[in-house]
Amino acid sequence: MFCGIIAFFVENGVQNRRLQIWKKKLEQMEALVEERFSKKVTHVFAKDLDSLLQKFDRRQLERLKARVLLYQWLEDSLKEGKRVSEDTYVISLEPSEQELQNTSWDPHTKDADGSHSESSHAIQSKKLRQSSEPIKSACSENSKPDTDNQESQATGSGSYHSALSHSPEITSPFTSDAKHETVGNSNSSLYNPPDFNRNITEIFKRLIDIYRALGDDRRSFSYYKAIPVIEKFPFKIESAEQVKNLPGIGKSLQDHIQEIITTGKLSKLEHFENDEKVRTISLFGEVWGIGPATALKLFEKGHRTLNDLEKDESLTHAQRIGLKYFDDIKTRIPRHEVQEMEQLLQRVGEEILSGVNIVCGGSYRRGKDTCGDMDIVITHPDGKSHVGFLSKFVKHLKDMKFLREDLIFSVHSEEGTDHGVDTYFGLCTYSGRELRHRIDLKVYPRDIYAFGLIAWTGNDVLNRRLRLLAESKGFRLDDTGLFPAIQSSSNKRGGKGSASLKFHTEKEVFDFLGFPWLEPHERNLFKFLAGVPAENFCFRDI
Ligand SMILES: Nc1ccn([C@H]2C[C@H](O)[C@@H](COP(=O)(O)OP(=O)(O)OP(=O)(O)O)O2)c(=O)n1
Ligand SMILES: [Mn+2]
Repeated sequence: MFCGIIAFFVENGVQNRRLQIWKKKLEQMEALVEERFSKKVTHVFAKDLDSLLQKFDRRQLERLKARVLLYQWLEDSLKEGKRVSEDTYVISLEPSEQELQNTSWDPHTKDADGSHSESSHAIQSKKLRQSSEPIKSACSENSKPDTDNQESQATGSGSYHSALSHSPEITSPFTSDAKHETVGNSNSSLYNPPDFNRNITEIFKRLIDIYRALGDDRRSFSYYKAIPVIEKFPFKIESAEQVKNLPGIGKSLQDHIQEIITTGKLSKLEHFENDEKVRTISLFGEVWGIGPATALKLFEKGHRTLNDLEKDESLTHAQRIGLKYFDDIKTRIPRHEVQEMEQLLQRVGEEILSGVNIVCGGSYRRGKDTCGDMDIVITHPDGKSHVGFLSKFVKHLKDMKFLREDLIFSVHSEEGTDHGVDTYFGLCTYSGRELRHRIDLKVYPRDIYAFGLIAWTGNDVLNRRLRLLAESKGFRLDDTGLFPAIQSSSNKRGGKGSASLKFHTEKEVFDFLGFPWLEPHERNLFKFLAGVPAENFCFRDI
C-alpha cells in the first residue's frame, strides 16, 4: 500500500509508542522509514505545523522536495485500508491561504462579455489572440478575452488547491522556468520534479495544445493541471491504480495513463494528430487575429491551407496581415536586434517629446536571448505630455519605414477614456531588412505606468499570481491599476467612481501586495506550475 514512500518522521509532540506503530505499519506495507532526513525522502510526517517548524526552518521547508503530511494521513490510510488522497493532509506554512480558496481563475477571463476595456484586453489577448474566440470585445476585433486554458474556468475543488499549494516545489514564488531561463537567477529555486513519467506528461502536453486550439478550454485545463501532479510523482507509474487517489487525476485520465503505460501511446492523441479538422484548426489558429471560433468557421467553409484563406473575403484587415506575414511573425528576434530597435525608438521618441520614457518590456526585459515580439511601454515623467504622443510617434516611425503594417490603433489619452492609455499594435522591420516583426506600443499616464510596466513585462504566470494575490486582498489588478474590488460587473474596469491606488514604481506595487520583489530577469516563472498551483498559489512567507 505504501510502496514508493520513503518516509521521515518529525517526532516532536508524538508518543514514541505511536511512532513505532506507524513505522512498523509503513515498513510492512513496503515503505521505507529513514532515521535521518535526506534528499531521498518522499514524505515527511509531522503532528502539526509547530512541531514541523521545530525541526525545519521555513527556508528548508520551501526547498523540500518531499511532501509534508500530517500523521493523520497515515492513520486514515491504515483505517481505510488504502492510500487516501493526500491533499487534505498537507501541512501548510501559511494558514491565510484559505483566502485563496474561493478565488476564481482569473476575473478577466470569466467575464468575456465585452466589458473589458481595450488595454486589459490587449494584454490578456496577447498570447491567446490566436486562440481566443469568440471575439466579443467592443473595442476591437483583435482584442479578445483571454482563454488561456488555465484561466478558463472556476477553481476546482478546495482539496486540489490544498494539495498543490503545499507541494514543496511550488511554495516559492521564485520558482523559475528552467527551460526558458537565459539569465542567471540566483534567487530562484528551479522546478526540478523527479519526472519519472515523461512518457505520460509529453502526451498530455500535446493534448493541451490541441484542445486549446479547438477552444475546448475545459479539457485543455484538465490535462494542464494533471501535469505537475504526474511530474512530481516519486517513481515510474506502472499502473493507473497508483495514481487514482491523486488530485486532478479522474477516471478518464486514469484510463489514458493506463493506455500509455500498456501500449506506449494514446490512441486519442494519434487520432487527433491524424485528424484533418484538428490539424487545420490548429494551423489557422496560429494566424494573428484568428481564434478557435473563426478557425472552425473557416474549416467548415472548406478551407484547408493558408493559401485557401488568402482567397476568403471574410478575413479582417488584421487577419489578412497576420496571414501574409505568417512566417515572419513566427520568427523570433535576436536579443541584440531588439536592443538596437529599442534604442532607435528611444532616439525617435526623444526627438518628438523630450524626456519621454520608452522601455521594451516582455521577454526582452526579462532577459531572454530571443523575443517573439517587442512590447514597448511608454510614459512621460511630467504626467501630462504623454497625451497625443503616440500618434506623432507612429507617424514618424512609419515615415522612416520602421513601422510597416497596422493591426490596432486606439487613442484614449486625449479623451481620458480607458484610463488614458493609448495602444498601437503593428508590424515593424529591423533596419535594412524586410522581415516583419510584431510590435506593441503602449502609452500610460505616469501615475499608472508601474502597472503597465509590470503587466507588459510579465511573464504571464507572474501576472496571474499578482492578480490573484490582489484579489485575495480585496483588490482587482490589471495593467491600468489596482482597484478596490467592490464594483459590480458593469463597473469592472474602474469606471466612474473607482480610482486606482497610486504607486510610483513596480517595487511599490509588489510591496503593497506583499509579493517578494523580483528583478525583471527573475520574472520567468514556470508555466506548468502555473495552472492550479499558481492560481491557488499559497503566498506564504512573503
Ligand atoms: N496571456 C497573457 C499574455 C501576455 N501577458 C503579458 C505578460 C507577457 O510577458 C507580456 C507580453 O506578452 P508576449 O506574448 O509578448 O510574451 P513575452 O514577451 O513574455 O514572450 P515573447 O518572447 O513570446 O514575446 O504580456 C499576460 O499577462 N497574459
Ligand atoms: Mn513579447
